[in-house]
Amino acid sequence: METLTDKILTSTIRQRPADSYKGTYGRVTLIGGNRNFGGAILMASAAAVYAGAGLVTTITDASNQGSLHARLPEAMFADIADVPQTHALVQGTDVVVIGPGLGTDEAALQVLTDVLRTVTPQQTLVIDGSAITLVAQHQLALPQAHLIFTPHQMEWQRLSGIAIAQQTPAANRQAVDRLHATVVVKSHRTEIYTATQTYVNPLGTPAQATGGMGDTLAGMIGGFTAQFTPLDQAVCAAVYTHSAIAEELAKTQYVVLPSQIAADLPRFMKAHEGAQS
Ligand SMILES: NC(=O)C1=CN([C@@H]2O[C@H](COP(=O)(O)OP(=O)(O)OC[C@H]3O[C@@H](n4cnc5c(N)ncnc54)[C@H](OP(=O)(O)O)[C@@H]3O)[C@@H](O)[C@H]2O)[C@@H](O)CC1
Ligand SMILES: Nc1ncnc2c1ncn2[C@@H]1O[C@H](COP(=O)(O)OP(=O)(O)O)[C@@H](O)[C@H]1O
Ligand SMILES: [Mg+2]
Repeated sequence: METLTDKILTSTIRQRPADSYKGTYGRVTLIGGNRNFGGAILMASAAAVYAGAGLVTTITDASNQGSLHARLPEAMFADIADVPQTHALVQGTDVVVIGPGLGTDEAALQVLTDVLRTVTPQQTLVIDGSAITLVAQHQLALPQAHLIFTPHQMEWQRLSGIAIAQQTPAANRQAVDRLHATVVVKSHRTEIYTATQTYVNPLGTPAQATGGMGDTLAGMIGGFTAQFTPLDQAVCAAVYTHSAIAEELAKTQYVVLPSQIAADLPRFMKAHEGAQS
């Protein structure tokens, strides 16, 4: 198991070339936020925007449109009930993040099933929160795509069948190999399982133990993978950045709010950018 260090930042976050435009930095489409969990997809979307994704679209329950635009005018809105529109948006994006606040009802299952059928091998699909629970509950077939799961320990138990107390690196590795995906197993010391390597994030603070913290990480992973390569390095850099910002804020704060991490991303990323690739 390799412990991540500051090096992951400068080797991943690159100075932006002058000759670039929003298309250079990727399209991210986020899907989630039912009537009760609108905040989750809002936090994920803000994290993708503040991490620097070029174009962000949020597909969510229509009741969340006003709050989305009030908090995050940079994001475009689409109604999750409009199935053909969702299908077209997913086809036209680089990265899909699905699950924050999606819920696990029949409508959520239909949206997820359609997304799993639509994504192509060139696209990146980040599967978080309710979408992980749905994949596990319904044993959904997974597509050929760059798949990234971001479970907390209970979601990982549901997906892998490994009880939380038995989630050792060796047991996790066997389950990851069966999934053919990169898996971020979140805990107070998050582990990242790629096809070839296992990493541990040495950073993180109990000040992060608050609802929405994982939703924010999912959006950051969307933003980082839209911009930076190789893919697994982008995932590791997002996980490390999320905790590094939290640790900085926790020096003077008892609790760190997820939206504060998103707001600090542009400053933090500038302070840790490497030379142009
Ligand atoms: N503002 C919003 O809109 C927010 C919306 N959200 C959205 O809600 C949806 C449901 O997600 P969820 O994570 O809240 O619920 P679920 O999947 O049932 O897991 C909880 C169960 O697992 C257990 N558990 C054991 N170990 C654990 C661990 N390490 N970390 C966490 N849990 C652990 C835990 O045990 P307990 O605490 O009861 O002992 C409990 O039994 C999802 O779409 C998410 O995006 C949230 O992000 C919040 C803010
Ligand atoms: N004690 C802790 N130390 C470090 N990180 C933590 C701690 N508690 C929670 N986190 C981090 O907060 C996030 C929680 O994710 P998750 O449970 O999916 O939150 P939510 O679904 O509410 O957004 C993960 O990234 C996890 O690593
Ligand atoms: Mg979560």
